[in-house]
Amino acid sequence: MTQSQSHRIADIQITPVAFADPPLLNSVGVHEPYALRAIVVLHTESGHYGLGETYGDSAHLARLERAAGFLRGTDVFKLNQIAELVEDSLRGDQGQGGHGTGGMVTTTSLADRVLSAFNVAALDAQGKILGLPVSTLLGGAVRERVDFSGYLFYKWDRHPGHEPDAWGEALDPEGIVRQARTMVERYGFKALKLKGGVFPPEQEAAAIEALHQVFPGTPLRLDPNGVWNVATGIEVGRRLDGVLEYLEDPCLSAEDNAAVRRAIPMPLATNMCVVSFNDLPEAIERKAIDIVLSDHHFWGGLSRSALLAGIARTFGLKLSMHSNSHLGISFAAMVQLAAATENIDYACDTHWPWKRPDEDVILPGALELAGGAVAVPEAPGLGIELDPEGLARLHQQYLDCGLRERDDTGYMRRIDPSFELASPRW
Ligand SMILES: O=C([O-])C(=O)C[C@H](O)[C@@H](O)C(=O)[O-]
Ligand SMILES: [Mg+2]
Repeated sequence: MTQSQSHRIADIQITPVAFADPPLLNSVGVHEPYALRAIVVLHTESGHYGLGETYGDSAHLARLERAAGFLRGTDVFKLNQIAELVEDSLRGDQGQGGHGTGGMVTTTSLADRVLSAFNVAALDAQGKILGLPVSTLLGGAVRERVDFSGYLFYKWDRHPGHEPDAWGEALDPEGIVRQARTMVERYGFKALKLKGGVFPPEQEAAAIEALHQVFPGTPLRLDPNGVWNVATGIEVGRRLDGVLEYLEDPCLSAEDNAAVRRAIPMPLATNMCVVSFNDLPEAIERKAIDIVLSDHHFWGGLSRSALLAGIARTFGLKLSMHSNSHLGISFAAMVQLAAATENIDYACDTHWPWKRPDEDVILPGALELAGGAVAVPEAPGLGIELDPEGLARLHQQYLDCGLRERDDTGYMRRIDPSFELASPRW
C-alpha cells in the first residue's frame, strides 16, 4: 500500500444536478419533472478520486460546501476524523430544510445526512487507492448479487404540458398490474412494492390483491408513508394476510405502528419512524417494527449503515433498504453495502427503473439490473467511474430547470389547488 500520508483530500467538488423524473404520485404530492441530486467528487493529493451522491436541495448543498471546507487536508482513510469534522462544520446550524425527501421524512440526523456522501466518496477513494472494492473495505462481500424489488407507483401518463412518457398511466389496479408486468419483463424482479398513501386504502389493497392474482407467490409490499390511522393499518393488514410480505409505515409514530404491529399477521417495516440511531431505543422498547429499511443517505454513509446492521442483528430486527430517486453513484453504494451486509433480509428498494438510461454521471455498463438483481462490481472502489460529460450535462439541466428543492406538494398544488396534506388521512 502507498503511504496513506499522501492521501489527504486536496479538493472536493460539489455539483448539483437534475435528471428527468416521471410524475410519480405519493402521499405528499407528485414528483416534479426533474429530481435533484448533489454529486461529490473528492480528489486526493496522490491523484485519486472518490464519488458520493446525495440530496440536491439548496440548504443541503450549502451544508455540503461548508463541510467540504472543513475536510480539505484530511486523509481519506481517517473516516472517524471525517465524521468529526462534518459535525464541527454543523455547529450552530439550526437544521432547517435540506431533508431531501420533499417533507416526507424530516427527523433524520443532520450530521448523518451531511456526512453520508463524504463517507461514500472517501471509501470509494480508499478502494481506488488500494485496488479493492468497497465491499472488501466493509468486511468482504457475502453475496455476488444484490436483489432489488420492483418499485411500483401510481402515476399520470405525463407531466402536465409535456409529452406522455413510455410508462403510461397507472391510477387503478389494472394500471398497476400493467406497470408491474413491464417492470418484471424488463428487469426480472422477484419482489414488488407499491407506493401507496395516494388513494383510499381499500383501492390500494385491491391493487395489491390484483398483483397477487397475476404474480402468485411473488413477495408484495405496500407503503402508504404513514398516512393511515391505527384502525386502518389493522384493517388493511388483516385483509392482506397471506398476500403481503410486509406492510411498510402504515402510521408515523412508533407508538401507532406498535399498535398496528400487535394486531396484524405480517411483519412491519419502516423508513419513517426509525430514521436515525436516536429512534432505535424507543422503537425497540415498544416493539414497534420488525424491519428497518436503512438508507445510507440518512444513516451517515456506509460505515454507519454497517453499524446499524450490527444493532439490528443484536436486537432481532430484520434489515433491508429504502430508496429515493437516485443516480448511479448511489446505486453502486447501495450494491456495495448490501454485498457486505450479511443480514440484508429482503430484496432492497430502488428507483433505478424510473431513471432514463441515458442520464447519469457515471460511465455506463457497471451496474446491470437483470433477473431482479445487480452483480456486485469487483472493480476498485464503488466499481464505477465518473462520466465528466454526463455530469456537465446534468448540471446544465439543473441550471436550466430552475428547481432548487424537492417539492412534491407545491407541484401537486399548482396542478390541483385543492390537494391537502393530512396525516393521518385515512
Ligand atoms: O419507501 C419510501 O418511503 C420511499 O420510497 C420514499 C420516496 O420518497 C417515495 O415515496 C417517492 O419517491 O415518492
Ligand atoms: Mg417507505
